[in-house]
Amino acid sequence: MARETMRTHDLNFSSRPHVKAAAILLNGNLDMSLAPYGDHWRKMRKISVTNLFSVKRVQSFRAEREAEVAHLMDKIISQASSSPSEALNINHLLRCFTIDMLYTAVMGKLSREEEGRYETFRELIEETIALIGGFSLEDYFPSMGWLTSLLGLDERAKRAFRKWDAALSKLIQEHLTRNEGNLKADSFLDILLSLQKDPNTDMTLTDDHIKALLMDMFLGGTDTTNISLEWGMAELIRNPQVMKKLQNEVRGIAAGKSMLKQDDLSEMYYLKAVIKETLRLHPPAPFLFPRETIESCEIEGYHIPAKTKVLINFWSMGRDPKVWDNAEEFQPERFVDSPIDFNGLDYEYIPFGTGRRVCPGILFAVSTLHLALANLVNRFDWKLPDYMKDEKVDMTETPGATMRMKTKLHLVLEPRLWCWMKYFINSEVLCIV
Ligand code: HEM
Repeated sequence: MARETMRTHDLNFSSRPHVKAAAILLNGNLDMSLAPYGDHWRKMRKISVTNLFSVKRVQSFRAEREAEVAHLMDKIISQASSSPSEALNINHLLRCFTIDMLYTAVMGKLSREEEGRYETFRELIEETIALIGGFSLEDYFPSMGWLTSLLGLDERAKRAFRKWDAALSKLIQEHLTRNEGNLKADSFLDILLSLQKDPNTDMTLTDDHIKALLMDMFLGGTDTTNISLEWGMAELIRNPQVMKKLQNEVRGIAAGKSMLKQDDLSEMYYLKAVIKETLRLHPPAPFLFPRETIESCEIEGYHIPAKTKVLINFWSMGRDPKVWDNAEEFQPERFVDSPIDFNGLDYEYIPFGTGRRVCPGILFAVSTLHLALANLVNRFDWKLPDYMKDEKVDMTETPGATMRMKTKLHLVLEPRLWCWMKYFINSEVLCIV
């Protein structure tokens, strides 16, 4: 059914339904991700795919990506050494990491003083996902608008919009001042601001369009990535034999290096299988993003009217025993030597969606997931805190537009000797033992 819907009828299923909160938050859907199918969406998508998410652009961001992962490693060591008896809040560390990463992609090199921004964006992202992903009767029965007003949802969305607008206007202003008008085509903002000035583009790109696109990046690119990493770490703790096998692969290739770089990852086949398996069992967007039909059509004998809202339940597709052996088990081996990929062409495995609306950030996301996980398991041995010695990791999921762990993951680390030596003595030579 998913194949029929997304391949044969892809165009017809390429619109997004009207969600009132999204229209308020995204300034009348000036963005790409929740915009209805049409000219505006096509132009925004072209700008993003050509300029922000091309292979060349994602590769050119590798130094910043490596620096953010190195910063995550330093933070882990510093927290663990200042309070060795306390478990690390992995959820918090990973959230800061993905927001910093996105912030760096948007702004260019991030000064450490700018890290305080984390809180502003974290709160805004959480509130926005709750508002857009929550159920509102008015979206299904427009005559119930009075109830939305009575519950104060419109006011909440307007408040969040004003906060986003202020935070993003500040970013644009600071960026212009920082570069003193001398725009280098480097970060997302550099690119968007230079396109804004380009007389040859076929699209007017106002500051409001730029802000809406930046919101897409923060909303689409942070929660999804840190949720996947947290579930991945939880599965590795629950499955020590998988952790061991992964560490053997990663440490074998690292050969004593404390920091793995992008180039070190090409031969890490098991690492890639672990990430695929994590996204199969724990897709951060379990229903992908909602779609809406443009015209009426027939699928497998069912009549689907125009403007039907469509949710694709990839969470249950990923666990379908008719498709996957031992569907509930975490077995990355199923993806080793398997041609199945997440590029949207294998319809049984679509954690990033498929067709015209497939996630444009796949390469950006996957490069981050691979690099972060490889370094987390190369550098440290992880275990549950002593107070949880006899318990299992709580794998309960929270329902919603994104599927998080209900109980935030806390872990203790057993650093390998050379990590500590590097930290205290700061000598690269000592790492190569
Ligand atoms: C593990 C990480 C990620 C997952 C699992 C994920 C998943 C998805 C899914 C399921 C969709 C909807 C596809 C559809 O309707 O068929 C989507 C769309 C989108 N994603 Fe991602 N995503 C991830 C990371 C990112 C990143 C890093 C960015 C950007 C920085 C991003 C930006 C977007 C945008 C802008 C859209 C809307 C595309 C459109 O409507 O044309 N995503 N993503």
